Amino acid sequence: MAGKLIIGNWKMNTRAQSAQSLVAALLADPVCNQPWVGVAAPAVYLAALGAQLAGQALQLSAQDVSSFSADGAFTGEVSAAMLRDVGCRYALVGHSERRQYFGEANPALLSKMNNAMAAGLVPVLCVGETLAERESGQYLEVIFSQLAILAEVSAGEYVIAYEPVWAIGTGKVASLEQIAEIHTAIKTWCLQNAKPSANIRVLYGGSVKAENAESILKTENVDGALVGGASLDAGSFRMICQAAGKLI
Ligand SMILES: O=C[C@H](O)COP(=O)(O)O
Repeated sequence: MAGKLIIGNWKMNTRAQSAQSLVAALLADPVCNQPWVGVAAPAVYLAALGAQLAGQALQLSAQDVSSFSADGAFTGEVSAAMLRDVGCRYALVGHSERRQYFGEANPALLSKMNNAMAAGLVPVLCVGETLAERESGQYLEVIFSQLAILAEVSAGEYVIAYEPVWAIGTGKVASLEQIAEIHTAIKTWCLQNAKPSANIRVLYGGSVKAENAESILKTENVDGALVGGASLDAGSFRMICQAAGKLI
């Protein structure tokens, strides 16, 4: 797919009614109701939103997927097959908040990637360094170690999201030079080491807003954006999609 991919990650926000209202606003807007736009909603609302999105261009994403694939005694887990069943196209994997608060690491993340692809989902593997890792100069090693599972995944389509942890929800955006450096390094690493993806796309995430979206999306090797806070407001998200739409 040429052009950009924009996914709004709602994180642990919304209620049933506000989630459906937000999706209704996006569906009513041809700028947002596009096959290259998605929303990653809380798991509990995915089934209702999947029904609301049936037959529409706008895509649905999960924020996580189980590392277990078979049905069975895995209390609290949501499998890739279940996510596909309710209409998800994407699933975030290894978001920094999952790594930080739930201790997610490469072995489980590899299973999540494989389970997602086996079920027909496109996983979005999130990578990125902390401020301490950036300041120590070790950021590329950190990112490459997070990408390492891509050498082992089953072949299939996946997306990568580069999200410097220090830029998430902080209002601090990586400079365009920093973004270009990392995105180029990720693509080069993938070409040399990763299992081929149908179409390797690298999204940027971290305080993407209406005001900075166009310049970020125009940056070398940036194939889209993973948008947190700004995706909770239909007007702000619209402007980000509009910036992306101009670049298709
Ligand atoms: O998944 C999205 C990222 O964590 C970015 O969040 P943010 O746009 O609120 O900084």
